[in-house]
Amino acid sequence: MRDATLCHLVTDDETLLIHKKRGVGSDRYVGPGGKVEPGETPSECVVREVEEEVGVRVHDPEKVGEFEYYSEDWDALVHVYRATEYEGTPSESDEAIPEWFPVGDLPFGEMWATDRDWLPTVLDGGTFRGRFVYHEGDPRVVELETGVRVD
Ligand SMILES: COc1nc(N)nc2c1ncn2[C@H]1C[C@H](O)[C@@H](COP(=O)(O)OP(=O)(O)OP(=O)(O)O)O1
Repeated sequence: MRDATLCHLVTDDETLLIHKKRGVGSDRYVGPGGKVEPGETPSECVVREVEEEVGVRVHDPEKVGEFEYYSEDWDALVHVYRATEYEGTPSESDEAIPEWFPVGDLPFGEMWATDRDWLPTVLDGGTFRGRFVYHEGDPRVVELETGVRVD
């Protein structure tokens, strides 16, 4: 199983999502992130991917969750980070269009279905661990624990 990352950048009332232009999850809103490269740690990956996708550098992202994702065509262990400090102004890249959303009004209808299960916990400062099995684009198995230690 390969490793991938997601970053949820949170300000007082808003969080930064991307509208993905290509790759896994294209046409959905999701946190910026991507696949961990050989020789790279997940925390190095998340900083690199956020910079590549939206042009901002996050400071001290904290790992707050992880989930195993299985589907017919892809599986991964996704390491989820929350960051509150960053430098730069989010801008469009060839992979992503960044957009800020109020934390209480996220576009869940245009996101991975299981984001609804864990993202509010992350935005509220909590932690989680999950296992999600998708079939034909829909979640068939959803196992989730919150308030766990993840490092
Ligand atoms: C339920 O499954 C998923 N939920 C969410 N929220 N995000 C997911 C899920 N499965 C995968 N992802 C994320 C994790 C990564 O951020 C991306 C996959 O990586 P991507 O294809 O964007 O990788 P890159 O290295 O950026 O792309 P290239 O290989 O095209 O450079 O999806």
